[in-house]
Amino acid sequence: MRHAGVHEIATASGARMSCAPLPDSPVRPRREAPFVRAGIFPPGPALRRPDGTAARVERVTSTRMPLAQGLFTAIGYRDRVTGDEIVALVMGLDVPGETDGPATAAGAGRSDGEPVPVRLHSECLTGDGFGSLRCDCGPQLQAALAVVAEAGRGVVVYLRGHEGRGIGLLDKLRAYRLQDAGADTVDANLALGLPEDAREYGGAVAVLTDLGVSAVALITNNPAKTRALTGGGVRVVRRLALPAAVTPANIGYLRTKRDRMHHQFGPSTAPGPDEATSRR
Ligand SMILES: Nc1nc2c(ncn2[C@@H]2O[C@H](COP(=O)(O)OP(=O)(O)OP(=O)(O)O)[C@@H](O)[C@H]2O)c(=O)[nH]1
Ligand SMILES: [Zn+2]
Repeated sequence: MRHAGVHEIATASGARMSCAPLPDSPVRPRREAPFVRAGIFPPGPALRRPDGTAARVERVTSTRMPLAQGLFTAIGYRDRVTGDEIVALVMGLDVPGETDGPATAAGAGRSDGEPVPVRLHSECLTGDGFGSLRCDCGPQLQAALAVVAEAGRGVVVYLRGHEGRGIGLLDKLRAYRLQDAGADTVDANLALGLPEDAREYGGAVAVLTDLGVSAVALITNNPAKTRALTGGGVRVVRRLALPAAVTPANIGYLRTKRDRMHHQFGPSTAPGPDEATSRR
């Protein structure tokens, strides 16, 4: 029997379940990122000025960032379109305009023709900050920093506007509540009237362009990120797989990422033909 305010969700297994939303969480209409809604900036490649520099992000400041993995430079950006903050954690690159920081210290001037190890890391306060075991974001962030430190050069681009796959922190908590009642991570977003993945990578492409990075070894299991960079004009020479940090709390989440979001948990690869295009 259906009750007012109770809606049904089809789970990945095909079973149907009912979830009663909290009073403050009515099912809202599907939402798009504000800049897409306003028609200001379509998802996709970064805008470039006529002189070829990235126009979408503004480099605001930079500072030393000593981390457990090594000494990085944190370069802070503002995405002029979304207003989002983005931080590039850089090691060992010859970054235009950064002459005296550790960004250039380890491998400055090195031009061995090798692609730069790069991770685009979507903000996850619960995983990265609280150490939540519901997802694998925290271990992935630490592992990516270790890959860069081991290589002596690379970039982790930390994307603050991406929390909850772009739906924001509070809606992610709402989605978790639905998952507590049995929904998987995709159906929970959809049940809230939100996209399963609202992320857009134009700001990240603009940051890489600003850093002078045009060919990367991309640290990810998510083929959508490869497609986004390729579509934005950044060459993904290979993908570096991240080991899955499996816990009893996140095994269902990881299965859903593999089965419904097509994440690749296998070994590192060259991008496949379907990733060489910008379709999403
Ligand atoms: N809406 C929602 N977002 C989640 C959930 N679990 C993690 N996230 C967010 O998902 C984002 C990370 O996405 P993932 O799918 O784990 O990984 P990815 O970044 O796409 O791919 P990798 O590069 O392989 O790590 C972060 O912004 C998290 O906050 C969830 O259950 N619901
Ligand atoms: Zn997470």
